[in-house]
Amino acid sequence: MFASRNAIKLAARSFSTSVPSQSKVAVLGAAGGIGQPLSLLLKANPRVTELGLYDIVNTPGVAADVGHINTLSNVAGYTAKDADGLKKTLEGAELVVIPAGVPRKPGMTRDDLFNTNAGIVRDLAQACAEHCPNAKLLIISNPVNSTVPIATEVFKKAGVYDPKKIFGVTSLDLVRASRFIGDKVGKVVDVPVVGGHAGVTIIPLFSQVEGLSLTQEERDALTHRVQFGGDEVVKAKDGLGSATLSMAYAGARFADSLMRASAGEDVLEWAFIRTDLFKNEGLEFFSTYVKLDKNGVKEILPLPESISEYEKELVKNAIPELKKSETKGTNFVASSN
Ligand SMILES: NC(=O)C1=CN([C@@H]2O[C@H](COP(=O)(O)OP(=O)(O)OC[C@H]3O[C@@H](n4cnc5c(N)ncnc54)[C@H](O)[C@@H]3O)[C@@H](O)[C@H]2O)C=CC1
Ligand SMILES: O=C([O-])CC(=O)C(=O)O
Repeated sequence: MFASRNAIKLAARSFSTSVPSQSKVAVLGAAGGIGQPLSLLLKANPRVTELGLYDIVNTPGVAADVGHINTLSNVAGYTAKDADGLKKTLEGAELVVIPAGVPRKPGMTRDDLFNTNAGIVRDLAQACAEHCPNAKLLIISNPVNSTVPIATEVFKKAGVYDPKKIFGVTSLDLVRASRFIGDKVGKVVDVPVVGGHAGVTIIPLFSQVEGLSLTQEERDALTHRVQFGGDEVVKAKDGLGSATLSMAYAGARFADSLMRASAGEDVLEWAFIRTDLFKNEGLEFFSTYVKLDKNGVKEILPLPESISEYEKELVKNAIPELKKSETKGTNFVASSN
C-alpha cells in the first residue's frame, strides 16, 4: 500500500508544447458553468487539434464563440436536437471530458446529486462505449465517488472496459491544496491529494511537501479547508451553483497532463481510478499517484511510506464512505436495463 519516497518524482507543471501531438477532445456538458470555460481553455491549448462540444442546449453558440480563438483547432458544437450530434462529437475523440449534470446548492451533499447525475453519466458513458471505446474518459460530474464506478460498469457491460482509461477528475482538490499553502511556502508546489472527491474522503498529504512545516492546529485547519473547499464556493455562490472557473482550470490541466503523456512525456498525476491498492478492504476505486502514458494509466503507485500517522488515519476513515459510494454506483448500473 506504501511506496518509498524515491519511487515518486513530481512532474513539472506547465502547458508545455515542446512535443507536438494530435488530440481530438470532446466536452459533454459544454454549455454549462464548467463546460464553457473548460472549452475555452482547451481551445487555447495548442495540443488540441479538434474540439467537439456537446450539450443538451446552447452548444452552437459556445462553439461559434470559442471557435474564433486563433489556435489551429477546429470546433464543432452539437445539441441533443442534432441528428447524430453526440456520435459526431465523440467519433475520433482521444479524450472525453464530462462535466454534464446538475451542481449543488447550499445545504446539499455531492451524494444528493446522485439521483439526477447518475443517469446522465450512465447514458453519456454508454454513448462513449459505442462511439469512442478507446478514448480516455475524464469524469467531472458529481458524485465522482459514484459516477466513476457507473461509467466503469457501463463499459464492462458493453465489453470495452479498459481500467487504464477511466479517470475521476480530482485535480481541483490538488489545485486548492496547493493554493491554500501557497503563501506559507512562498511558491506554487504540488500537494498530493488522495482518496476520493467528497468531504472526509478528500485527503491532502501535506507531509509530502518538502520544506512545509505545520503546527497540528494549522494541519487540521488546512486539511478541513481542502476537504470542504467545495462548500466554501457553494456558499459564496449562494444558490447559483458550485465551483466552475477553478474546476475548468483544474480539468484543463488534467487533460493537458494526459495529452503530454500521449506525446511521450513522463507525467505523474493524481486521479480517482480503478486500483488494487485497497483490495483487501474490498475497495476498487481510490485516488492515488498515477504515472501516465499514451494508453492512460501506465503505473499506479502506492501511497508513500512516509505519509504521517494522521494521514494514515484519514485514509482508514475514508474507506467506509468510499465503499458505500462505489457500491451505490455499481448497483445503479446493475439495476438499469
Ligand atoms: N469533480 C469536481 O471536482 C467538480 C465537479 N463538479 C460537478 O460538475 C457538474 C457540472 O457542474 P456545472 O458545470 O457547474 O453545472 P451546470 O448546470 O452549469 O452545467 C451542466 C451542464 O450539463 C448539461 N447537461 C445536462 N444533462 C446533459 C446531458 N444528458 N448531456 C449533455 N449535457 C447535459 C446542462 O445542460 C448544463 O449545460 C456538477 O455535477 C458538479 O457537481 C463541479 C465542480 C468540481
Ligand atoms: O462542491 C461541489 O459540489 C463541487 C465540487 O465538487 C467542488 O467544488 O469540489
